[in-house]
Amino acid sequence: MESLKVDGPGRSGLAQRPLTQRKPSTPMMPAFMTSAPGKVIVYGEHAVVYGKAAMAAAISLRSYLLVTALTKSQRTITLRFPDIGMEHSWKIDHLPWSAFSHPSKKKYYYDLVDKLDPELVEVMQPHLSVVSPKASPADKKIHQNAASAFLYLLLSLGSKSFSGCIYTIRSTIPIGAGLGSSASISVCLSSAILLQLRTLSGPHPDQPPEEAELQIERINRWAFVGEMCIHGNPSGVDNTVATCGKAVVFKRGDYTSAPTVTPVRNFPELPLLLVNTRQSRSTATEVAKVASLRKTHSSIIEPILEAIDKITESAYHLVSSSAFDSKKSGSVQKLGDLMKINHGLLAALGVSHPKLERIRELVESLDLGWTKLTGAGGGGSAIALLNSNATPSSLQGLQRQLDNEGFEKYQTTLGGDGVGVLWPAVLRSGSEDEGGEEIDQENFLNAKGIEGVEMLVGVGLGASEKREGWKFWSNVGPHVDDEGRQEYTSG
Ligand SMILES: Nc1ncnc2c1ncn2[C@@H]1O[C@H](COP(=O)(O)OP(=O)(O)O)[C@@H](O)[C@H]1O
Ligand SMILES: C[C@@](O)(CCOP(=O)(O)O)CC(=O)O
Repeated sequence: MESLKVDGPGRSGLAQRPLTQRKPSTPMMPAFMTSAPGKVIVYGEHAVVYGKAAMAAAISLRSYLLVTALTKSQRTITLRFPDIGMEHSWKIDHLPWSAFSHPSKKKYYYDLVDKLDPELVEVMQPHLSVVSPKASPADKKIHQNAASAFLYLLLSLGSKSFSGCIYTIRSTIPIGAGLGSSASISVCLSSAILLQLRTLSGPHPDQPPEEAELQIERINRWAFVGEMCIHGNPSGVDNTVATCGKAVVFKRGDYTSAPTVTPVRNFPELPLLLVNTRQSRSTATEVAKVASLRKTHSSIIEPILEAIDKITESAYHLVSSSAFDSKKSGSVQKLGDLMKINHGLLAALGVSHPKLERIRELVESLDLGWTKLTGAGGGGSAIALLNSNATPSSLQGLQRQLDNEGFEKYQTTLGGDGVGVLWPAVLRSGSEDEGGEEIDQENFLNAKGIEGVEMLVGVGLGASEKREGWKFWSNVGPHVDDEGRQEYTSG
């Protein structure tokens, strides 16, 4: 087992099977996991729609995917997605491989796919319509969206000889709250399938940064394909943050060309309170509201969008400067001020909501930090950057108020790791050599709530001492260009 420490199947691969498993009827590879974070937009939502910059950061709420190989004779692929109450199996030999592998359609792991092929989407339909046939129409849509992301990736990247597997996802990210849950699962799925096909090497400590960048880009490109299956027309910011981690500045000049994505790898890990209003909202409606206001009051709205652009730019320069120190209240104060101003401008654009204002009022009246809506607004979630008054006891007071008023609070850290791999799905704690703690289907499915999942898988709050084993491409090292900036252009 020693060489399994050499990170990922690209290096250790099938040859690393324990001796006891070398029988034809046993799984072809050890169980392994991938994980990716959710995101918050810290600055610049809505303005980003008009070509301005937005800064989005990874949060410590994450999705986790456990891939369990079946024996050679078990020719099925099973999705177990308990968070959305879905389970489905396909027979591998019945899937429409030939349509996807036709020379006019075939895509390879290194290809850039920037739109879904309508004919291939059509070919998948009979295999999606059998997913959760008895569920309500709303649930069926949720289930089939998630299944379509998986299936499009599998059929595009895999082949008929793909091994039987079970894909189990558990996520600590609330779904549909604007926190990038769909991008996070798309990144987990894309990285897992690319790993299974041995098209990724690493992450490993001696990996050259350029190689790690390339791997990250591949994962991100295919995660974007998964996002397109779930969302139709995503901007790409969510999957980029979920892949790269930390924070990114994202800008899309026009929709016909690739966005510019600048990783902010020195983004500080900041304590953040995330509050879900539980007020449902539609991103499309909020975006349309701003569009209409911009049309009617162009000379007023344009400067607001410009000002938001300046906020993102200032925040980027602030965290990139050598003087920035997240332990110093002055530095955090500046970031907080920018959040507060950004919220005010978003409210001026008409995308706040009484519930978002109530959360801001509560945090400000207790003097615990700076609050801003995140994402589309009109409901969804608010974020509060905490100041030094935010002690456990003062936060308890806030928690009571939020509970009483029906809000859902998550404590998270901004700027965490991007996509990660645990290969095999065994956590080693500290220096002991006795094989560590294996994560299997049963204990993964039975882990209770966010705490249970985080304690079991060893990434996230309260489990930092158990992270041994998880590896992250984004930690391999930043690629810095001639001007000292860390540049990255996504597909
Ligand atoms: N934990 C999960 N398990 C399975 N599917 C998920 C999970 N999280 C998200 N999804 C998929 O992503 C969709 C959520 O996307 P969306 O409504 O845009 O919310 P968000 O803003 O959180 O990304 C769900 O309908 C489902 O198809
Ligand atoms: C309002 C917007 O800037 C962000 C929407 O974020 P979300 O859907 O709430 O995660 C729209 C977009 O960038 O496509």
